[in-house]
Amino acid sequence: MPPSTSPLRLGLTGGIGSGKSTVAEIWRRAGHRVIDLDAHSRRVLDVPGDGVEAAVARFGEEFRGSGGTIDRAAMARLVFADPAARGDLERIVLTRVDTAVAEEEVAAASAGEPLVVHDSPLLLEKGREAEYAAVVVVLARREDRIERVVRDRGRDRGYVESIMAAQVTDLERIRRADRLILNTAGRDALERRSLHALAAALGALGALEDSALR
Ligand SMILES: CC(C)(COP(=O)(O)OP(=O)(O)OC[C@H]1O[C@@H](n2cnc3c(N)ncnc32)[C@H](O)[C@@H]1O)[C@@H](O)C(=O)NCCC(=O)NCCS
Ligand SMILES: Nc1ncnc2c1ncn2[C@@H]1O[C@H](COP(=O)(O)OP(=O)(O)OP(=O)(O)O)[C@@H](O)[C@H]1O
Repeated sequence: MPPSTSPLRLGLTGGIGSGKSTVAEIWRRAGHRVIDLDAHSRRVLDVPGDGVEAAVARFGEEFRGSGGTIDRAAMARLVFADPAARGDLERIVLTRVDTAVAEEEVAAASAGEPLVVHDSPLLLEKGREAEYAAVVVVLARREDRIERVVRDRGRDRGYVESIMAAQVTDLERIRRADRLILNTAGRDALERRSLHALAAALGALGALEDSALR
C-alpha cells in the first residue's frame, strides 16, 4: 500500500552565488532528499528534445549550439538583457521543470520519505511560497557572490550583475523568508548554520515529532 501522506515540502532559495547548492549538499549529506530545480532546468536545454526545439522555434536557429542543443552563453546574453525574452524562455523551461519535479516527489512519497526540499532559485521571483511549509533563504554579501561565481565558473562580473538585476533584492528575500541562513563566514560556519536552520524550521513546524526527521 502506498503511504497516505505526502512528504513535508521545504523551499530553499537565494540569489546567484549565495550558497544555495552548498546548503543543499549539506542537507543531502544529512540524509534528506533535495530536488535541484536548476539541474532539471539545465537538462531542458542541454538534452536534445522538445524543450530544445521549443526554444529554437521561439528564438531562432542562431541559438542552437554546435552539439545541436542550446548555446547557453548566447541565450544568457539575450534573456538577462530582455525581460520579455526571459519570460518566454521561463515559460518553455519551467513547465518542463515542474513535470520533472512532480515525478521526483511521487518517488519520494512512494518511498515513504518524510521530507523533500526544493532547491529553487526562482521560488520568490515566481511567487511560489504558498506551495511550501516553510521557505529558507540563503544570504551572502553581494561582492562575495560576484567574486565566487567569477572565480568558480569563469564568468565575468557583467554576467553576474545582469542575473542579479533579474532577481529579487535581498531586502525582499528577508521580508518573505520564514528563516534565513547567513553565508557570511567560512564553510564550517555555513555547515553549522544550515543544519541549525533546518532543525529550527522543522521544529517550528512540529515535524520533529516524526522520528524519521530527528
Ligand atoms: C539563460 C540560461 C540558458 C543561461 O544559462 P547559464 O548556464 O549561463 O546559467 P545557469 O542556468 O547556470 O544560471 C545561472 C544563475 O542564473 C539564475 N537564473 C537562471 N534563470 C534565471 C531567470 N530566468 N531569472 C533569474 N535568475 C535566473 C540561476 O538560478 C543561477 O543562479 C539559463 O539560466 C536558463 O535556461 N534560464 C531560464 C530557466 C530558469 O528560469 N531557470 C532557473 C530556475 S529553475
Ligand atoms: N562560505 C563560503 N566560503 C567560500 N566559498 C563558498 C562559501 N559558500 C559557497 N561558496 C562557493 O561559492 C560558489 C557559489 O556557491 P553555490 O554554488 O552554493 O551558490 P548557489 O546559490 O547555488 O549559486 P547559483 O544560484 O548560481 O547556482 C561555489 O563555488 C561554492 O563552493
